[in-house]
Amino acid sequence: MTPFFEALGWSEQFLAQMSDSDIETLTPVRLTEVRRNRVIGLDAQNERVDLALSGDNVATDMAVGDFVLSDGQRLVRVLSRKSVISRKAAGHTSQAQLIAANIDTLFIVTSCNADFNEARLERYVALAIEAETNPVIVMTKADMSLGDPQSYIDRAHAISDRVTALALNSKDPNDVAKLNEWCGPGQTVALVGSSGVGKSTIGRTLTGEDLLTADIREDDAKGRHTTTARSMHLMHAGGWMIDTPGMRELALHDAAAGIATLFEDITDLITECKFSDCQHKTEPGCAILAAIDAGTLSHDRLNRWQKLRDEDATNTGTIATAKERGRKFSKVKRTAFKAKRVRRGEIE
Ligand SMILES: Nc1nc2c(ncn2[C@@H]2O[C@H](COP(=O)(O)OP(=O)(O)OP(=O)(O)O)[C@@H](O)[C@H]2O)c(=O)[nH]1
Ligand SMILES: [Zn+2]
Repeated sequence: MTPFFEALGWSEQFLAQMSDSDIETLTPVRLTEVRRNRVIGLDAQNERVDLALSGDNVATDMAVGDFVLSDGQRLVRVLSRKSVISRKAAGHTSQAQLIAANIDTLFIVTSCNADFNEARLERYVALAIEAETNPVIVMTKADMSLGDPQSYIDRAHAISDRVTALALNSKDPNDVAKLNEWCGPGQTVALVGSSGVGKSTIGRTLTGEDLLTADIREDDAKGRHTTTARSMHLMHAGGWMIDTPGMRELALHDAAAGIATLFEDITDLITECKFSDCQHKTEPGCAILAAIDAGTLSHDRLNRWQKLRDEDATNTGTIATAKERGRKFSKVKRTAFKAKRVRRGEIE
């Protein structure tokens, strides 16, 4: 494959999904846009490719960032993803909407002031873990922080030991360069966080472009000018940034496995409660209540877990079929039991 395609994120993991005959007859493409009945992407030569969707291939099953195989005219299939970020679709439909695929690092942006909120950060971290991307918490406005920026870093680290956290002034390019270690060739990143925390400022510094206004004009089939927002941007460090409208409006849903992992200590304790349907309120033999009594689990943390879990259950209820829920639940249990066995030293 070409150096361009490797910088765009192509790797052995995707190549391994191509048979010998696929390699002879099909071309891999990374999607930069998904429309109703066609998709647009870049091939290994950095050529723009426009593919029709037909048969089983429907737009709702693809996301910006997907690697797909093309026969030159049509999309043949989507290669299995290393990560995917999705959200509950608007309205009462039962479909989760795919936001972006194959993101390596999710920059969760907040600021060293009033926007800083552990509960919100936990939601994003759970979502990143569920999506199988690496969460990095970026705290902006370090230059105008109400307190010591280090205290915010400490609070962010306390959320999970899977989290990397750093503080910076997004208006200072030298400071933003601290993010380069996640932005090199082959890496794909995205920014999430509330409005006004500095996502556009960081995006502009990393890519040299105004993300939301970086539109492309083109002629549609009838010769009219149309404008569409571009959603993949090359970064100075050599990797790519995905920025779609959906990314900016991301809310938490169906993050059961992520929540379980984030609160591993709690999901672990639950397996020791005497009753399998324990509500952890007044039941005898409740491992959660015992841990609170013993001071090894804080009320605060338990409350945050309960809130996040209830919220996730409400959101998920409208999406998942009973079958999917069963699958998710067993995944959660597997995660909890695996963590336990690792701790006991039974497995690595
Ligand atoms: N002093 C200082 N100002 C900052 C910093 N980060 C962002 N700002 C300012 O905060 C304002 C909002 O920043 P944006 O980058 O537009 O925030 P955003 O997250 O993209 O907001 P949306 O576009 O609404 O999603 C701008 O005026 C920035 O100049 C920082 O680290 N320090
Ligand atoms: Zn209990």
